[in-house]
Amino acid sequence: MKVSVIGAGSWGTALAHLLGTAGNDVMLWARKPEVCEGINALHRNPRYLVDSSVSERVRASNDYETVLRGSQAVVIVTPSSIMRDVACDIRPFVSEDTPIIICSKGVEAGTGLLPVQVFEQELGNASRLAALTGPNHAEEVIRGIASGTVIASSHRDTALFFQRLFATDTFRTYVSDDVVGAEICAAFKNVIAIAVGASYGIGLGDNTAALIMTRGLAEMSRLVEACGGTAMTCLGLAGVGDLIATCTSEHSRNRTFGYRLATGTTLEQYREETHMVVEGALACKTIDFLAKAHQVELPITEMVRSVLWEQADFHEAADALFERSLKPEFY
Ligand SMILES: NC(=O)C1=CN([C@@H]2O[C@H](COP(=O)(O)OP(=O)(O)OC[C@H]3O[C@@H](n4cnc5c(N)ncnc54)[C@H](O)[C@@H]3O)[C@@H](O)[C@H]2O)C=CC1
Ligand SMILES: O=C(CO)COP(=O)(O)O
Repeated sequence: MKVSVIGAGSWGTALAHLLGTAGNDVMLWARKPEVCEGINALHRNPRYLVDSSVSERVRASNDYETVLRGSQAVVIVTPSSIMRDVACDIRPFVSEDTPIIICSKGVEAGTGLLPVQVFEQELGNASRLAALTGPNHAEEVIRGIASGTVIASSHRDTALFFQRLFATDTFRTYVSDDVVGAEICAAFKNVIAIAVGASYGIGLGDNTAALIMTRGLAEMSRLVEACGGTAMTCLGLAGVGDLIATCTSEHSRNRTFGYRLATGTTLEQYREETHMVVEGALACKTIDFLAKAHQVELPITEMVRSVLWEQADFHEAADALFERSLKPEFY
């Protein structure tokens, strides 16, 4: 099958490799010419996952028409902040019924829309749209380390199509019809990972990390339900699975960024150093927006937002969480 992968950061590169090793002809869209050259000439991405070789079935180009012409499936793996631009850019080259799966994790600024909702607005035909999310660090997937993921679509045939497309003997795919739940979990866990990383950064312990992860999961499920998703999704790979991976893994940029933030590094400095997207930094604002629209209280998310975007003091913000009124665990 000819598959187009849009975005050649870590995750796009790993997914292109996965699809190539499964026997597909993969066209990878990369923004930078040196990335195209590296993939085509040396089967390596010179900017991301530089130590891993990429399947020879992956070819790269910076031209959307070349990448998308004759494509039987489109995989979107760009940062969530440019979701709408990407949808508009690919629109002229994608037919009305080509299946599209979105693997980016975030919520659109200003609208509170989830990635699949943005694509539906720009490209129509929601039945061919899906989201892929789970505990999947690119560094491990490209090395064939056993991993699992969720493919969510409102249309069962679309979910099953992508389930088969991505499944390999080391990458296990599950389907779900809860697109809203899966995409909120995906964006949310990055915010909680920043909080966990920051708590380690100011010298707190594993008890604290477990507290933040568990209460973060409670926040996540409140928002999922308020937005029309299913709370059970939060207990699956998209929710607790990805939360564990992101809050505990050495590969996690959100967790690492949280640690570095608490120890004096700014977001700009971290981005400049790594060239990597830290989705949780934006998501703490966009999720807060969504929560206010649905009148859902998210104290940890609010704390991350105020520290990151309003220069609140992290110690004071953390203390404020302990000063909240005492209440039952589930309410
Ligand atoms: N890295 C991972 O292990 C995973 C990442 N994701 C998600 O996948 C999405 C992409 O993340 P990564 O591949 O990790 O990114 P990355 O941080 O490795 O690289 C960023 C990518 O975005 C591109 N980019 C940045 N600004 C751009 C712009 N204005 N226009 C076009 N391209 C632009 C860069 O050229 C680069 O290809 C994110 O939403 C992330 O949350 C999801 C699962 C795993
Ligand atoms: O979403 C991801 C892994 O599932 C990537 O985000 P982190 O690098 O913060 O873990």
